[in-house]
Amino acid sequence: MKRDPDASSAVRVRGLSKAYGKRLAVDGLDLEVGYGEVFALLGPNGAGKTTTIEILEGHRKRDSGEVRVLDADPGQAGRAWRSKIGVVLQDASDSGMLTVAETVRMFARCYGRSRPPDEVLELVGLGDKVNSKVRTLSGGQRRRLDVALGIVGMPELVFLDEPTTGFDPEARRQFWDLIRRLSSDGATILLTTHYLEEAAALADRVAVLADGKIVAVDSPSKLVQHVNSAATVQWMEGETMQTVHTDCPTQVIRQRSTDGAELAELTVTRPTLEDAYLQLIGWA
Ligand SMILES: Nc1ncnc2c1ncn2[C@@H]1O[C@H](COP(=O)(O)OP(=O)(O)OP(=O)(O)O)[C@@H](O)[C@H]1O
Repeated sequence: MKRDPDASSAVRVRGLSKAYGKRLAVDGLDLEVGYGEVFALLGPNGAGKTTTIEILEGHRKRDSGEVRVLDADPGQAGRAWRSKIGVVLQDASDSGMLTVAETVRMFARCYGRSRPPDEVLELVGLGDKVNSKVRTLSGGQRRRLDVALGIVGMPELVFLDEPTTGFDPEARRQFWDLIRRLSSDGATILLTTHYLEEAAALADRVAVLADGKIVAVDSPSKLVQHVNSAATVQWMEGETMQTVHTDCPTQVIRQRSTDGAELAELTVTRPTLEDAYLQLIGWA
């Protein structure tokens, strides 16, 4: 994949702000996404994720700040730049009368280079729907088609805004495999999601946004450690659930089970990215 050797990051944002009327949706945001990274933007409804992504895609004007995406200003970049970007919008356009294959072929023609449409449809799990009219697809299948349209141009950088909303669990796992494959092929991926386990499974780093500001950026495991690394050990004694928060769960279990007896209904749980996220946005 051809890259500007002087550009250190695929995405570089400094002091980005955007208001809608009096409402400041993005408030002095700084963000850096390295080439080849899978980066997740997390945050509650209205935090400013879509606004940020749309500015990075060149679909929305910013009020202030510096933005470089693949070493260009998205507000001014032309067709050559656009062909290196893959976009999966939250509300995709409706090409209901076309078939699935026709829709992907139509998009493929817009790019200088593209993946074979049949291959893309296999990749997103729509191999058996090529001749179906788009309007007959289920919500989750249509979302898969959105993803197909976002990646058919072999983009260097893929923006995915809530890509797996409406996916069943199996489709979500298939999508994760697809993202890993795109990533191992060298693509940079910036996604938003409300599924914390999705971010934990996929992202090299996550940024947590609240009220248009970044409250934390790190790898999922480091974010969890920063916020709370203690494990929770629970077991039943008679009718009572015993709970111990500890950094040394093995020791706790040994102490409580000196004669080697089973501790009833024993569980050891670690904080998840979701626990860390809820603390970071002040909901826990
Ligand atoms: N076109 C618009 N006109 C006016 N206000 C808008 C517009 N788009 C977004 N907003 C407001 O800007 C704020 C940020 O919205 P945005 O869609 O960027 O958040 P988000 O983090 O993507 O939310 P969600 O998780 O619900 O998709 C919200 O308060 C929203 O109401």
